[in-house]
Amino acid sequence: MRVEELTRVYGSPRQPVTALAGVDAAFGRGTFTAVMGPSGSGKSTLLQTAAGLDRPTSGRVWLGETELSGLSETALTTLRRDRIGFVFQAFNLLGALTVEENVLLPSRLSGARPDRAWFAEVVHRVGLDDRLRHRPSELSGGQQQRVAIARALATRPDVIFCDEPTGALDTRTAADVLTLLRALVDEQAQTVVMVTHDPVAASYADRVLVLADGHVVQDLPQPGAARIAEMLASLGRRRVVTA
Ligand SMILES: Nc1ncnc2c1ncn2[C@@H]1O[C@H](COP(=O)(O)OP(=O)(O)OP(=O)(O)O)[C@@H](O)[C@H]1O
Repeated sequence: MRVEELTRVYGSPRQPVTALAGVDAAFGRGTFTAVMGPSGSGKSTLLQTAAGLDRPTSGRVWLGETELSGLSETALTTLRRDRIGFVFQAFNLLGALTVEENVLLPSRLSGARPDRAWFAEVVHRVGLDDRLRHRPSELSGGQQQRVAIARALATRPDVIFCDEPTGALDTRTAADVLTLLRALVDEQAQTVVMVTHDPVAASYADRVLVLADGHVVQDLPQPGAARIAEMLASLGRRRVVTA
């Protein structure tokens, strides 16, 4: 997946807010990228536009050979459903459905016959084999997040976008979720792009892309949690100095 000159301007022409200001980035197959940066730097907007949930003001998004801005709404919806997975902090599970029904929902909506072997593998990987008949309200926050991850994986998407997937979780459950994402990248060559504020979470990634004011200001290969924390602190200082 790659984005070219991606720009997203919100608001009115009189009071424009530039959330992304010409971002270029590539996310190769089988890589795990953490997207970091101060609040309001454009992280969620990058995820939303790259994932085809929001249209950029200008610029292009490529998923393999397909350029998203050239697609009709219907084609974009189909591409999102079949090739892209999402995990958000609010798990967005349907309370009336069981865990199994929630995980299988995207496959059912696509009209495809669910791949039962892959479903079994996915729920096993997220450790939910014994929770399939439960409803989301009967699960812990970490378990609900794992259901959301299983749902994102059930259709075997090319890319999984995660926005603060561990923000609501305790340290141990967060570590489980991050270990799972790492394993998906290493073992299944999934591509993961994850927004996080947490240097420890980001240290699971192969690379940290840092945004500030809608621009990519750093692109660091495997920096480690200490270096990430240092870099975020210096970014904070620079913003104070330039403010
Ligand atoms: N729907 C919207 N309408 C107007 N402005 C918006 C909208 N969504 C985002 N923005 C603005 O765009 C900028 C980038 O927002 P974005 O949510 O991408 O930042 P972020 O880095 O994800 O922030 P945070 O870490 O606080 O979640 C901010 O200035 C925000 O106020």
